[in-house]
Order: sequence, then structure tokens, then C-alpha cells
Amino acid sequence: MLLADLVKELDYNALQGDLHIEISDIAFDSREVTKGSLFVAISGFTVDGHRYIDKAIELGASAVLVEKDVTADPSVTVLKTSDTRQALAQVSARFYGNPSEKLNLIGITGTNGKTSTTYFIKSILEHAQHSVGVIGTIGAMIGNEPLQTKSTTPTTPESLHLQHMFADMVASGVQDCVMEVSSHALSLHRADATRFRIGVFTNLTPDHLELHKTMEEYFEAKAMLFDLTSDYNIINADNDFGRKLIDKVRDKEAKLLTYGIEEDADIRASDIRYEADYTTYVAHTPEGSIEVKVNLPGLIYVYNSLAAIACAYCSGISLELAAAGIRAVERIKGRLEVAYQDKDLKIVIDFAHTEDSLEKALTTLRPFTKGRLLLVFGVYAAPGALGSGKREAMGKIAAEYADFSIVTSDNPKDQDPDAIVEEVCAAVEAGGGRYRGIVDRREAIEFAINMSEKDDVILIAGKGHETTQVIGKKEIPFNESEIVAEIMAGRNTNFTSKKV
Ligand SMILES: CC(=O)N[C@H]1[C@@H](OP(=O)(O)OP(=O)(O)OC[C@H]2O[C@@H](n3ccc(=O)[nH]c3=O)[C@H](O)[C@@H]2O)O[C@H](CO)[C@@H](O)[C@@H]1O[C@H](C)C(=O)N[C@@H](C)C(=O)N[C@H](CCC(=O)O)C(=O)O
Ligand SMILES: Nc1ncnc2c1ncn2[C@@H]1O[C@H](COP(=O)(O)OP(=O)(O)OP(=O)(O)O)[C@@H](O)[C@H]1O
Repeated sequence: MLLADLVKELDYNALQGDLHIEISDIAFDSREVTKGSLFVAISGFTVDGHRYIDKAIELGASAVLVEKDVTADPSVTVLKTSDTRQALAQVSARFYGNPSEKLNLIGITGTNGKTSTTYFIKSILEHAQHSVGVIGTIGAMIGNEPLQTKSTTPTTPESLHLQHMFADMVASGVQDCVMEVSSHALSLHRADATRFRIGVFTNLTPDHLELHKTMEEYFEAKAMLFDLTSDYNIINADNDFGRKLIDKVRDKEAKLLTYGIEEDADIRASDIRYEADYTTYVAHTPEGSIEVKVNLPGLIYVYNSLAAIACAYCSGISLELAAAGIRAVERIKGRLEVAYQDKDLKIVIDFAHTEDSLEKALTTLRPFTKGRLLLVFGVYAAPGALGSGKREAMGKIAAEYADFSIVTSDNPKDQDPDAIVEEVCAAVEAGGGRYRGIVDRREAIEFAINMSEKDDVILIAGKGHETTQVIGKKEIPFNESEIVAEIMAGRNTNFTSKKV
């Protein structure tokens, strides 16, 4: 594509060079530059991409897009714009032919519930014989085939990779794409230049305050999704920030559709019946009502499946197909997943890693726990004072809702794991909870299993589907289902339970 065409809708100043040159690819990382590329320099959190311009030119970049004044080899074209992250999204969408406009794109945002809502929607759309793509925490897929991409690390990929994925989906005949949209992505403009036909807001509770600083800023970041939607905004009316968002988007062109249980919402659940492993309820929509069975326990999956029913309604899919799609989701990896069960003990793995989700996971399990509810958990939060709020809040939740907590490591990354465990233990103690701190996560799981007695339930929270643990710079294998299976295999031959 000609550089002049690529930057046609961009606000820029040409600092040097020719605009009538062919651009073969785009890169925002100098290490990925190929001959004839446009290199977009981003001022990062850790390094400044402008420092790698010479490297990019050496590797064959023929044009550079910057947001700072730079001196570059006179043989390349240099364009300056006010924000290169925004510009990256714009040129990427244009480079790939604005693929989001060719998809029924559904974006889901919120602190918790994005992944499971995505699964429910995907299953419903597939029941309606649609070809579906997914982008989110568990990766990018077309149907059940993982998409080969340059990067699938973040929940919401960088704009260049995102537009590339959309283009691959369009080329493969995908009709609908269901995508998790994180607040990081929205505030770092990864989803700019993307058209979402439907936007969904699940909830907003404290998290990611290392980036957004205040709940207000965090809310505003999430709300950015609803500036990108064309047809429907689907919002949880029972959540405080959901109601705030309803007021904010009420007059937008995209039609507002609310869902909930407590408020008088457009899509509503009633007659909820909780069982240990599933829940049934009646979903009411403007088109009628239907009995729904969700094969995941607890109120949160009533909400997440209701959001999916709202999407089905907006996509013209019948209630029968919607209910069948939800029923077909048998389990979701690491979401209240039963890792072990016999007549005396149940061990559940869950991805709860925020204060709200930890509370929801514990309160979901409580009514079906005859013995004690034992909790193994760690906290990943920003370093130092910034992360203290989350460490304290999760410690308090553990104290309030678990009978005994084994405080351990989540992904300590570059932080001191002992200091984190100590701080969380102090919060459990301050909340009046019983606890033990064990930094090594495998040992912590083993301790919980060894202290368990008849009828206890163990919740191992925080890592869910993840199969590694990040300690320092190392990512070590850590598959909790396998670890539980190994420990239980040993215990079933030589176990004696201990009182603590
Ligand atoms: C905190 C955060 O979001 N960081 C993002 C940010 O990184 P950064 O600004 O620190 O980048 P940097 O390392 O300083 O580098 C700056 C620039 O120099 C470039 N560079 C760097 C080195 C080099 O040799 N050459 C070069 O060109 C880099 O490619 C980059 O463009 O900009 C990068 C490129 O634009 C992103 O890839 C990166 O996301 C990383 C992968 C990440 O892990 N983000 C997480 C926190 C995240 O986004 N999480 C959300 C939330 C999930 C949830 O809901 O829980 C997500 O969507 O996954
Ligand atoms: N509607 C909900 N409200 C509160 N907590 C929820 C809800 N849905 C799921 N959770 C909890 O949050 C955890 C993560 O759920 P899920 O992966 O669906 O959220 P997510 O928004 O995709 O999270 P992340 O962005 O961190 O990947 C679950 O394991 C569960 O404990």
C-alpha cells in the first residue's frame, strides 16, 4: 500500500521524505521490522521506541511514524503525529482494509466475567450455525482452532495484531467475532479504529488501579468501548458503575439494552434455583421467556449467561437456540472447575484474582459446603503502596468468607514473594481470619489438602486456566489441575488428615 494512502486519514506533519513509497508491512517493535516496513515509534512505560529508529532503519524500514522530534537517516520518510499509539491503530486498520466493519463484532468489557461471557456467546452463535472467532484471555481462535498470530499475550492484543486477526477472520469466512476488551487496551488505544456492532459491560469493581489510579479513571477507560459501538450497548443494570454507564450512553445512536436481576432490566432472570454444580433460571426478554440451565454454579454465571442471551437477542437468534447454546457449555477451564471430588472432599480451581471475584467464588461454594471452606490464594498487585489496597482487600475477603486461608504466591513477578504473603497475612489477621502463610504455591496446596477433613471444600483461587507461574523473570510450569491430581494420587495411599 502507498504510504500516502495509509496515512490518508491521519493528522500528521511530514518531517522528511517521500509519501509516494510502497509500504509492505507495519511494525511497532524494531525487532519485527522487515524490508519496506513502516516503523511506528511508541513512548513506552519502560523504554522509548524512538530510541530504536536507527535499528528499524537498519532492518529495512522505509518510513517512520513518530510523536517526538527525531533525526533519522535522510533516505527514509519521517512523519510526526500527536499520539503514535492512536496512529498505530488507525494505520493498522487501514492497512488491513478496516476488517472490523466486515464482522459482527461483539466487544465485552468489565472487571470480571469477560471470558465466561465470551464462551456463552460463542456457543450460542455456533448453535445458530454461525462461523465464530474469539479473541481474549484464553487466546485467539476461529471455531476451536487457535489463530496463528504474532502475539496473543495480552487479553486484548496490540492494535496492529488485532487488525491482523480481524483480517484473517474475514479471509476465513468468520461472521461473528466475540472479543474481550480490557481497560488497558482501551486506554492504550489498542481498539481504536475498530467498529463494534455490540458492546457489553459486565461490571466494574476495584482492579488495575496501578494503571488507572482511581475507580473514576478506570470507569472512563471501560466506557471508551461504548464510543466505538454502532448498534447495541448491553449493560448490567445491577452494577453501580453499570447504572452510571447507562446514563452516559442513553442518548447514543447505538440502542441501549439492560440486563439484570434486581433492577427492572430489558433482559431479566427470575426463579433462580442454585444447585452445587449448575443453576437454572427463567430468562425474560422482549420476545418472551425461556427456562435456562447453566452448567456452572452461582449467581455470577446467571449474570454472564444473561449478557449472552442479550447478545443473542441483538443478533436475531431465537431464545431456544440461546438456551441450548448456554446449556452446551459444560465447563470452562479454571472457572469453578472441580479438580477433585470424592465423597469426603471437593477441590475447586477458580481464576478469582480480584476482591469481588474472590468474594463471589467463596459465596458460591459456601451453601454447598457441609464442612469447612478452605482457601488457597495469593495476590498479584502493583508493587509497594500502590498494590497495598488490593492485598488488604483480598485478605479481608478471605477472613470474612473462608474458614481457613492458606496465603501463598500468585505471580509475584519481580516483587518479593515473602513480603507479599506477609502483607496479605496481616490483612487476614486484621479481619479476624484464621490463616497460614506458605510462599511456595505447591506446598500451600499440599498443606490445604493435608489439613482437610470430611466434607471440607478447598478453593484454589487466582490462577484458573493458567499453566505457569511467573517468579522473578522466570515463567515456571504450574498446572494446578495436574498438581492436585498428583497430590491426591499420593494422599489416597498414605494420607492422614491433620487439625490446624
Ligand atoms: C502495561 C502495558 O500495557 N504495556 C504495554 C506497553 O508496553 P510498554 O509501553 O511498557 O512498552 P515498552 O517495553 O516500554 O516499549 C515501548 C516501545 O518500544 C518498542 N521496542 C522495545 C524494545 C526494542 O528493542 N525495540 C522496540 O521497538 C516496543 O515494541 C514498544 O512499542 O505497550 C506495548 C506495545 O504497545 C504493549 O505490548 C504492552 O503490553 C504488555 C504486553 C502487557 O503485558 N500488558 C498487560 C498489562 C495488559 O495489557 N493487560 C491487559 C489487562 C488484562 C486484564 O483484564 O486483566 C490486557 O489486555 O491483557
Ligand atoms: N459476573 C461476575 N462478577 C464477579 N465475578 C465474576 C463474574 N464472572 C466471573 N467472575 C469471577 O472472575 C473470575 C474471572 O472470570 P473471567 O475470566 O470470566 O473474567 P475476565 O473478565 O475475563 O477476567 P480477566 O480479564 O482477568 O481475564 C472467575 O474465575 C470468577 O471467579
